[in-house]
Amino acid sequence: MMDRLRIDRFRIRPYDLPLRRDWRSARGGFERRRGWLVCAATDGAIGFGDCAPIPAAGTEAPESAESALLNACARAPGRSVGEMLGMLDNGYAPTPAARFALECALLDLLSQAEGVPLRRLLAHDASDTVPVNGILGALATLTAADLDQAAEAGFRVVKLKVGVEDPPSEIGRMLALAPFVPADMRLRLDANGAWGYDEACRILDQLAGLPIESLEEPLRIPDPTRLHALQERAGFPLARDESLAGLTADADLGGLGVKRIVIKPAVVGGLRSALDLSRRAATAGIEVVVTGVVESAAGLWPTAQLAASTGSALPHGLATADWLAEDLGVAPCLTGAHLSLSDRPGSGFTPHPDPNPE
Ligand SMILES: O=C(O)CCC(=O)C1=CC=C[C@@H](O)[C@@H]1C(=O)O
Ligand SMILES: [Mg+2]
Repeated sequence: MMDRLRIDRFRIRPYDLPLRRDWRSARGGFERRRGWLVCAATDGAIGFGDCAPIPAAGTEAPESAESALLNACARAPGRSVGEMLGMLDNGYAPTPAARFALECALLDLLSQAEGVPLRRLLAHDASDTVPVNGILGALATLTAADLDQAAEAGFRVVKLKVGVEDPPSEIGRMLALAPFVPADMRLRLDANGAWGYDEACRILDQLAGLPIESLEEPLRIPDPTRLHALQERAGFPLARDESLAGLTADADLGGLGVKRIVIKPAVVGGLRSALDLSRRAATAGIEVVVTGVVESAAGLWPTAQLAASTGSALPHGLATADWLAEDLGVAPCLTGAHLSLSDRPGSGFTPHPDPNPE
């Protein structure tokens, strides 16, 4: 099938979407998300992908992504979906966010042609719903009312950015908020590499006993030996996320030093690489969480399809649509703390009409 699907037109459309409120983290923040909607058309169908580079999260710079996408605009027309996927496998478009976007557009086309939702192309036993965590932003802005609201919405795991203020202030805030965390809720912390090792040890010791679900990227220098020592000290999984950028396909996952990895397909270079990594992690006894990069619905849909295909029942980091004040299309439907994926063939993404058609 994929060798018969010929790409007639291939184009990219830049986008620039405002957020409802600023995104803050120890690696800086942003108020808008910029990227490119990738559209690959065959005779009768269009496949979509989203390229929204975010170097702080481990992708290439936007300039590199754009040049890879422009190259694809020149090379894709006239080639088959199978040929393009083969080119990606052989090192074409080596930068991860561009590669992810191109692959999404191709797999969207392929799954539409096969008449199956994208997740079933990735794994025949993929689930139809994806558990997700709530995202409450930086600890500094969090109130007890935010926790209640998230609990009412159905979230049992909520993510907080830490490492944004100095450790004593954040420890003070955590201890003050702890009594207001609903009994069945746990906190997923993300320090985005803010701390030195000794500092991280002190912080973990002071937070002992709090309802913490996990902690992403505690260390400025993600040295596996130190991460392992910290993991032994923590009463919850530590996770590696942006420090996985550049991980090779044959890397020993047992040597990462942590119990969990966060897989962003725009960082690891596509849905198939991400799925392969998740399977290798499962074999190595490492937990997997799939997250996006706060991109448009065009990227969120295929990333949710990927999460559904991994078999990981942990809440995934995909409840980001609400952070955007505008979007390119309708995002996957969030019901309580689950995304419900439709049975429609393809990724599920349909764009709103182009405000500036050619
Ligand atoms: O994990 C989530 O719930 C949402 C995604 C998310 O937190 C991130 C996306 C993009 C950049 C980062 O600041 C951040 C992360 O580090 O995990
Ligand atoms: Mg993270």
